[in-house]
Amino acid sequence: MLLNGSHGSEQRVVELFNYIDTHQDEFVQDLKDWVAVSSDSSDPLLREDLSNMVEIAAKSIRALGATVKLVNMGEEKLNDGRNIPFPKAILAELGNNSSKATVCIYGHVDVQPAKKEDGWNTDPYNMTEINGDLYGRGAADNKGPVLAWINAVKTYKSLNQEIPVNLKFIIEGVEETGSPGLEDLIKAHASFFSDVDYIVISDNLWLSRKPALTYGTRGSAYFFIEVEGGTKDLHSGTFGGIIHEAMRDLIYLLANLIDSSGHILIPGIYDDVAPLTEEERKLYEHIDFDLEEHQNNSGVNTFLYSTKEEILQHLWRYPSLTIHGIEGAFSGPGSKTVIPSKVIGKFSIRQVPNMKSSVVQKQVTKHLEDVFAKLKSPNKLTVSMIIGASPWVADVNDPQYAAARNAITKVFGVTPNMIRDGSTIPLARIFQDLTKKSVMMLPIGDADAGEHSQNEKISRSNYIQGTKLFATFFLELSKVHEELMAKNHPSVGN
Ligand SMILES: Cn1cncc1C[C@H](NC(=O)CCN)C(=O)O
Ligand SMILES: [Zn+2]
Ligand SMILES: [Zn+2]
Repeated sequence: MLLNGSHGSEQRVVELFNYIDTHQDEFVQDLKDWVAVSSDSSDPLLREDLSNMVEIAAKSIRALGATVKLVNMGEEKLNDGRNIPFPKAILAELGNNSSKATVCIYGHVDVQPAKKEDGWNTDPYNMTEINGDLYGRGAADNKGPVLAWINAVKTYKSLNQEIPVNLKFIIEGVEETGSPGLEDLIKAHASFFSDVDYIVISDNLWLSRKPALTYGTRGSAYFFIEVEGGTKDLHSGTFGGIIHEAMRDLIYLLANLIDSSGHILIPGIYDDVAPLTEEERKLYEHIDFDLEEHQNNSGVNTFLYSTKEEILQHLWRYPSLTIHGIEGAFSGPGSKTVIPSKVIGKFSIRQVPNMKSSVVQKQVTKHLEDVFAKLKSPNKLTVSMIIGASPWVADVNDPQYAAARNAITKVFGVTPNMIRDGSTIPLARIFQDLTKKSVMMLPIGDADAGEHSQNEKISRSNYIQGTKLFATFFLELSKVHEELMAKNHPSVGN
């Protein structure tokens, strides 16, 4: 029998916080155990550990007393024609009290690749605490936040305190490859999501030391440029000088995507970008952002822009184009003298409102075909968009933003830094479009978390205070929801 709020809510919060503080080493050990699983989703043929990670997460959520289902996310078609099933996703629910708000927590347990020799100071899969920071791949993105949600629920259960909201979880294992199959999954399980009132995501970073609340992300249109010159690799002595080399064509194409000032060269790419209004421009003044600190965190010594406004606008509300790599080209140590027969250039465009993936795909394809035509090359060009994730922007007047603001103030004693994020969380826009429900991002990642980079970390403070934030958010959301219900259904209220 759960004590249902036998103390005032203040007393409950004190109990929750004390429990979280006294059990923080357990929570840190849990994160170390999760980080130890190299759940890298980038190579479809190396996802053994990833499936294991999904099972471990399912077990942890089941231990909360939740009903847990592992559901299919479809298959990945490989270049060689094989179809590999994506790792399953977790759909879980805990509580279905019709008088309570139902909040669905999204997260992912897959990670980006990481090898010690990439330049890590510690073993990326052996989480190491140094000066209060917990270093390991996935510590911030996204295993720390997912565990912080689980810790928050575990705290209520351990204290026999009633959880103030109904909970649902959707945890996937392929977010770092752009969440393929997620849209179909949400459509296939529409009934699971039909009674969800709020979606909350914690897969982002603060922008400074000030706790943040995120109301927008950029999308991602990810492209492969394939240039095929022949049926096999050739000796550059025996054949070099008499053939049109695929690599040379590809480098020329890549060089025509973006100029040195960061301007994207694809005709029409800026046409649909929402114009900057005076109202939006004013928002940037209040944002807590230390340009120098951000530069130090980045490890580069100059940015393309020199003011806070320009930098934030070009991270959040203007598109960017990044060239990521070339598959099929020689990149190992030593000096192999081969002419690669087929090379695949990979780049992505971070899309912003009101760009559309379908329009960007046409613009990119036409541009590359026009540039390629100038080369008069006999090689074969194939342009494909393998991810088309849309940008997402929320209405900060959504009720759950008020709840999150209250929770941040309660835990950190400050009002939140209202920010957007330059990265992409495909679920946000998919869920917003499919269900028309409120989506919010409540980050606990440190500004210098180094997600996707060497030496990724989450500070013990952000991980533990973040657990308190999530526990408090449940309470604050239940209050906001109750007020909302009373306002919309006065008879129910009294
Ligand atoms: C879109 N896409 C393509 N490959 C990976 C992604 C998602 C990835 N998302 C995040 O990292 C969320 C922030 N932690 C990104 O934005 O690169
Ligand atoms: Zn990530
Ligand atoms: Zn992430």
